[in-house]
Amino acid sequence: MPSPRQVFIAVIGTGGVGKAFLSQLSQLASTLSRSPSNPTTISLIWVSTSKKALYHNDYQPLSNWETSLPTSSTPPLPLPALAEYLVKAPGKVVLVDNTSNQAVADSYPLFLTQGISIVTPNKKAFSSTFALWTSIFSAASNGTGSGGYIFHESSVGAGLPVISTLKELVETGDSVVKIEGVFSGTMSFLFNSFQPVSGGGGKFSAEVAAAKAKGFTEPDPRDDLNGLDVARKLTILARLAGLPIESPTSFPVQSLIPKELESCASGDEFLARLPEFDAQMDELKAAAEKEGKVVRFVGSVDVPKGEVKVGLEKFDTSHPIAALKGSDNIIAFYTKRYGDNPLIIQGAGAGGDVTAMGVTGDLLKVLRLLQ
Ligand SMILES: NC(=O)C1=CN([C@@H]2O[C@H](COP(=O)(O)OP(=O)(O)OC[C@H]3O[C@@H](n4cnc5c(N)ncnc54)[C@H](OP(=O)(O)O)[C@@H]3O)[C@@H](O)[C@H]2O)C=CC1
Ligand SMILES: N[C@@H](CC=O)C(=O)O
Ligand code: NA
Repeated sequence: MPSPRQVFIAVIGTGGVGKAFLSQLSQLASTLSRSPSNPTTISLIWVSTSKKALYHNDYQPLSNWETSLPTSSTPPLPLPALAEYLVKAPGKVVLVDNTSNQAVADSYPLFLTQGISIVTPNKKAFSSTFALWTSIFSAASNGTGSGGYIFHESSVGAGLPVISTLKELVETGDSVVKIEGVFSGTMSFLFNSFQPVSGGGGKFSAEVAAAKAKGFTEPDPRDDLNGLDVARKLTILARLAGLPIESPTSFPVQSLIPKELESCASGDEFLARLPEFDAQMDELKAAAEKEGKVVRFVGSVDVPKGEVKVGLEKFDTSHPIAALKGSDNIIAFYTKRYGDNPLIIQGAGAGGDVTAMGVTGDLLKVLRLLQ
């Protein structure tokens, strides 16, 4: 058996996705160490949250991060110092960003140019300014640069193969005409439970609380309800399809945040006051019901027209979008090759385990490229 190569892993963020990723990583490490053709030793050398970090100056692998991190008194290094620490590791390094933090996303070019690869479900890197997008992909080896590799499958549709499919459509020369569907696990869960096709359904505010408890929402659920999370995903898909979308606020996005709650100081205050607006949402539901329809939160990208939009629409109860279950996303790619029958991807679009699967899958892609 050949002697094992060593790859170092640094993980930022140990929330719902981070925890699930770290659990998948330990399984993967055990499988890869036994690979007969290419044995690999995966060494976890950094784990951090916004307040605490675990690492050793001599790059010794961390053990029992789950018990050690809560009691650690070590604060995280500032991002440039983290890059400096990682770049001196005695082997290839992959940074796994499981946060939704903008500052971490803004630092990707710094890590990539120094040869550190990145895998992440963080949408902010790919859906903020077009300048950041360009700077990330001009630094990465799987862009036009010569730095580390970067993959972000779980930034759209969690673990569903949405980004890899769109990239392959484009790279194999198909023309993408339109992308449409349900892009939010939270919004899918909310409307499927609030207005199921079979009738009935819960109070809107109670379903929002349930979506948060299930780990579907962003850290602050207002980022889902204001439509920005879906707008970020459509920005990413539109850019991959060739549209230079400037930002997720450069096209129409419908917010479900009541005007009176726009000034809430925190997500918790917002959740506490949301029940005051259940009657408004019930009216919306009743109006759709009168037409024999249901309300769903959808989005679309029209590539030839360069148009992106996000918001509520009414659907016949027989429509596939109306019949979604749980946190399912449905994403339809209309392309020249597929004609009138779009390529459709459907399945759970949120949740720790399925999102982490996309991140772990991306890590495997990087490990293959780092041979
Ligand atoms: N949950 C889901 O279903 C999906 C999530 N995603 C994306 O995955 C990412 C993680 O989501 P999720 O796990 O649900 O979020 P959580 O809120 O559960 O976890 C976020 C983690 O990031 C840490 N963090 C936040 N800011 C920083 C920082 N500046 N430096 C270091 N650590 C930081 C938090 O630490 P602390 O506790 O100290 O703040 C926490 O450990 C997000 O980008 C989200 O959009 C994508 C698809 C689906
Ligand atoms: N909050 C997001 C998480 C995945 O991107 C969603 O609900 O879809
Ligand atoms: Na995905």
